[in-house]
Amino acid sequence: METLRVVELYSGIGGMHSALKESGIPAQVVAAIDINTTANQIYKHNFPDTPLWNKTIEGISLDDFNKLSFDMILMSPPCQPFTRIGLQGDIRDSRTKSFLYILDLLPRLCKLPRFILLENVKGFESSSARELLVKTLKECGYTFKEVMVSPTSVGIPNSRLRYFMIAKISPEDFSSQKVRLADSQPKLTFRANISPEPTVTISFIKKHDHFLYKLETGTELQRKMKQNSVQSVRMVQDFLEPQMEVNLEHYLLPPKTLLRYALILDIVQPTCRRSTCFTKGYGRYVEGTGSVLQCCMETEMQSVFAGLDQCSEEEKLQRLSTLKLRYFTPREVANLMGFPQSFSFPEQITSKQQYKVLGNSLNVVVVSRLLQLLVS
Ligand SMILES: C[S@@+](CC[C@H](N)C(=O)[O-])C[C@H]1O[C@@H](n2cnc3c(N)ncnc32)[C@H](O)[C@@H]1O
Repeated sequence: METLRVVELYSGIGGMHSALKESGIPAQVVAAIDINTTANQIYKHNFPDTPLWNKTIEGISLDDFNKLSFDMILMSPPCQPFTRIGLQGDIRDSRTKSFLYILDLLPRLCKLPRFILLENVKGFESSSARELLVKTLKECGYTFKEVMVSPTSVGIPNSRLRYFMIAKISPEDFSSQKVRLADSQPKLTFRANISPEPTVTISFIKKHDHFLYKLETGTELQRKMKQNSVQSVRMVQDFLEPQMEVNLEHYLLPPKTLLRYALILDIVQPTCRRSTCFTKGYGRYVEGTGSVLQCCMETEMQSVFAGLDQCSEEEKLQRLSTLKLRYFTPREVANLMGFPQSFSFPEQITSKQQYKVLGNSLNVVVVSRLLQLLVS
């Protein structure tokens, strides 16, 4: 197969580029485009030979795109217009402008790229932006497939359910083909339908004026236990740094966080086969930003949490501290997101920045499998 010329739009830290390398497809990224200076420093550090354009996509002319004469587009447009938590501004949100520009540009290119892969959050599948994407692809003669995939589908103990569109110009219609992975791992099937995740109802209990505690429901607990029993998913411990190398002082949860958020933390042990999605606020905010790791396994969770609300602050802290709860390090988050060991951060990038850019990125293994499927 000839070397594909690839354009990586919204390149961030290069999750797509890493996935392309991982896929083994002969390819060269001829331009990576992003406006985030921190992400761009990290991209440059990891892919020094790739032309990186620090420009807005909508500021690049049709002519400049034509000059790249590319065969593939990889892109993760900004997801805020489509997230459940956001305002769901969709195509009315100014952050969708660059994506609409790409859709407008695509039919006018001298040469249509043979392959397109797009990643976005859950919520995109029901957006007007997706409708416009489908319309444009159909008009240009692409055949395409849409899937919702989480890394657990490829054996990684991390939830990150994302929407993917893979499209190609091809005489055969691959839209009805089953999305199936075949490799050395047990055969795993993607969730090829776009169905909603089970809804979990969580109860809020206001204990003190300024403390908001959230309790886990039976449904939630059952879901976690079920996730932990899926043998095709590896254990969290396979993705951890050697414990001696982790500066505990830096990553242990501070007393204030323990006292305030103990009951809403998603705690995982090294032998778990699950962890929640790491978002850009990980390490700064606690609620819904990603799991924390229990380092001391001698302590029973039950003995810490039973009757905790009856304890004095001092006693609470004393009990909670025995679990030795810590944040996953950025390297461990990168591992759970499938980044190769060769991927690294420049020295000047702080942990906070590392969590932030990783939270915006994607699962490399998932994308590399989808690329293989797309190009095969
Ligand atoms: C969801 S992130 C993509 C992350 C990337 N796939 C990665 O692996 O890190 C979206 C990226 O789009 C960039 N971006 C947003 N609007 C842009 C625009 N108009 N032109 C160029 N880049 C833009 C942001 O700076 C951000 O890095």
